[in-house]
Amino acid sequence: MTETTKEPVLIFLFGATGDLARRKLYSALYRLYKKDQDFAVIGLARRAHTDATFRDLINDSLPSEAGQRKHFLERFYYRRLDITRPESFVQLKNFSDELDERYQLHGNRIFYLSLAPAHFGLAAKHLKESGLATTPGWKRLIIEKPFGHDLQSSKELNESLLHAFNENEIYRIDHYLGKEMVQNIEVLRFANPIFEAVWNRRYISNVQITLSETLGVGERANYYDQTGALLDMVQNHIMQLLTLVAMEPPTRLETDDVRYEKVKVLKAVRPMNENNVVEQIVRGQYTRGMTPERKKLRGYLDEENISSASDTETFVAARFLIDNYRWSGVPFYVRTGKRMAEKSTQIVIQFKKLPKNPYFHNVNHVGPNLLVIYISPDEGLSLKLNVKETGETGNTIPISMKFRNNELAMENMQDAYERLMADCIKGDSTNFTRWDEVAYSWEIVDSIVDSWKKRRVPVDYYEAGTMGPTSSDELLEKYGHRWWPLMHME
Ligand SMILES: NC(=O)C1=CN([C@@H]2O[C@H](COP(=O)(O)OP(=O)(O)OC[C@H]3O[C@@H](n4cnc5c(N)ncnc54)[C@H](OP(=O)(O)O)[C@@H]3O)[C@@H](O)[C@H]2O)C=CC1
Ligand SMILES: O=C1O[C@H](COP(=O)(O)O)[C@@H](O)[C@H](O)[C@H]1O
Repeated sequence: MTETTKEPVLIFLFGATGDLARRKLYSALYRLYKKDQDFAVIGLARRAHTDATFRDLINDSLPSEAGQRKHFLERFYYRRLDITRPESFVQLKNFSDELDERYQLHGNRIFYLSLAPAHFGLAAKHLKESGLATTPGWKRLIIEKPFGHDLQSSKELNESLLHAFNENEIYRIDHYLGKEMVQNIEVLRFANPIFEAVWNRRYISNVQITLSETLGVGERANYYDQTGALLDMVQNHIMQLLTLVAMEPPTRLETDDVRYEKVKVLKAVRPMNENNVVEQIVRGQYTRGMTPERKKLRGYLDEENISSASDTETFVAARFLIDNYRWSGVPFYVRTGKRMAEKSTQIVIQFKKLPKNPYFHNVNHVGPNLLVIYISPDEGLSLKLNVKETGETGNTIPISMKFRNNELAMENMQDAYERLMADCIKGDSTNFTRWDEVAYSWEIVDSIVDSWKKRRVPVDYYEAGTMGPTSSDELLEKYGHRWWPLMHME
């Protein structure tokens, strides 16, 4: 971690007309502006816009309650640029120097690549060759996911970025790392001795990580059909959550100390092979189904721009083992999918049962202690315990101790992209992924893809609006476990 001053910055937003920019980035910038962050933005993409029409587009992307927009919007400029044409970059040089001067931005520059991954390497090359990345202030590159499509392509991409930027100038974004409750995992674990003492294989039976979505592929069908749930969600977000739950306490909270501990976990995740992949991982694809409100949902193969023979998985459930001293033998069950019953991200830590409970005659019904970390949409924690039922029944009843994050300090609440952009401006890359984290995650995912190919593992179908194929439940049942139903803070 570094200093917390709000240095002024010129942001080059590549992909300024795209879905991510419109849905997430402009509102994040608006919140930064409201917190006195000083910046100017050059929006870049191929389609025609004037500064005025670009500002209209941003205006339409802001939440309706956003006030004081005029001054905010005046900081946005638009220039047409085609990544494939080096001259578009050269033409930007004078204009960006002029904005630097006009707003006294000290030559600090962020290049945010909100572009299709195929453009990342070329954009970095042209940034260097045009001189845009040669600046009297600092320069930082924010790069969206996916970072390659396997280990080899990610290495090639990384090498191409390193021609223009140093590793400490590259901010590989994983927006899950910007979520409030994800950032709370380390604090929960390392600031509370009652958890750290039992956070190991002696006391924990299994860990369950769920990232379920109700949305289908929407307008991203082309991207999604070539990618699938394993690469879209497991390689990055799920692997990051798993490392945060499993990592050793870092000796300090410096960026590299934290990242070093995360890498150690990834190195210890047992790779899959063609002999175990079928037992350990489920691939699923949604068929037509219903929402809880009985609205009809299309099957994946009927979605627009999806080939009718597509074998892409829209669901993955997996059992990962971490071969280290702390976690040996503790399964980390993960699942993610599109068109599931509910949008929810949560982590359940299930503790082991007591060997014997002499006090209560309903001992068989005493449930395990569960620590639930609610990441979204609820934000908070709950700890499920057993207590005595009032009166003389001799029974236990389950209770839940809760902490709800949303109720606290609402005015300080930040969204993931806002928090990560603020971190980048501060020069704090702790919550971005270092190259070796990405590489080890790809090693794990490559082992799965290769094994799937060798075994020709088909998809198991599940009805849209459910929690995945039955094989996902069977995966846990084989090992004496079951998925906990999605929990809520109510
Ligand atoms: N959307 C999402 O929810 C998420 C997206 N991401 C990642 O963010 C990145 C952007 O995604 P998203 O916004 O959805 O993509 P879109 O396809 O919606 O937007 C792509 C943007 O790139 C521009 N563009 C395309 N080709 C060129 C080119 N040759 N030269 C210059 N600009 C070009 C497009 O504008 P124009 O056509 O005018 O050139 C558009 O502004 C991707 O890496 C994606 O994986 C990550 C997490 C979630
Ligand atoms: O990175 C991605 O994440 C979103 C889900 O993010 P969330 O913050 O809404 O949970 C997912 O829809 C998308 O496919 C994927 O690319």
